[in-house]
Amino acid sequence: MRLDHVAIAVNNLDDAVKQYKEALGVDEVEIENVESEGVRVAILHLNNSRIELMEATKETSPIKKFLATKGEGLHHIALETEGIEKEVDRMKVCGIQFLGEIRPGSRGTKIIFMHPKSLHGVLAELCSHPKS
Ligand SMILES: C[C@@H](C(=O)O)C(=O)SCCNC(=O)CCNC(=O)[C@H](O)C(C)(C)COP(=O)(O)OP(=O)(O)OC[C@H]1O[C@@H](n2cnc3c(N)ncnc32)[C@H](O)[C@@H]1OP(=O)(O)O
Repeated sequence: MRLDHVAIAVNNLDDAVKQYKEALGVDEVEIENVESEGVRVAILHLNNSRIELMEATKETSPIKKFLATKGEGLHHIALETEGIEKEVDRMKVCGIQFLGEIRPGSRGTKIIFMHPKSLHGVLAELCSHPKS
């Protein structure tokens, strides 16, 4: 398992991308709409890692509720594994509570979330990248 990305909830994606690009000196940014999660995501590529900025695209988006209750800031960390199905089964035995099922995320990944109560107050995503 490795740390894949950290995700930050923002009110206005375009403003946040501009500020992050300038501040971090990042050139490469991909924008993607992940309809199923109700988010528009900007992926900033760093050496061996990524930052994802996310804005809500609909009222039912988890990001909408997060921004309304907590405001902008760190939303989740994402851990990458090659075999997501096996890892979910293993972690369930350790008592980790998963939220929903494995589903498509950004950039062709498979994703699933773990409840923050399972990881001492941190929302975490488990993800697998498509094999290239
Ligand atoms: C595109 C994709 C990708 O990377 O490829 C994405 O990122 S999609 C990113 C968007 N999708 C998701 O976030 C999907 C997974 N998220 C969810 O299912 C939900 O947002 C939950 C994490 C269950 C939270 O939902 P909700 O706030 O309605 O539940 P709740 O009111 O029962 O809250 C449960 C407790 O978790 C806390 N809580 C809520 N969101 C949190 C967060 N991001 N980090 C840490 N704690 C958090 C609440 O304050 C509350 O604590 P207290 O009980 O102490 O008050």
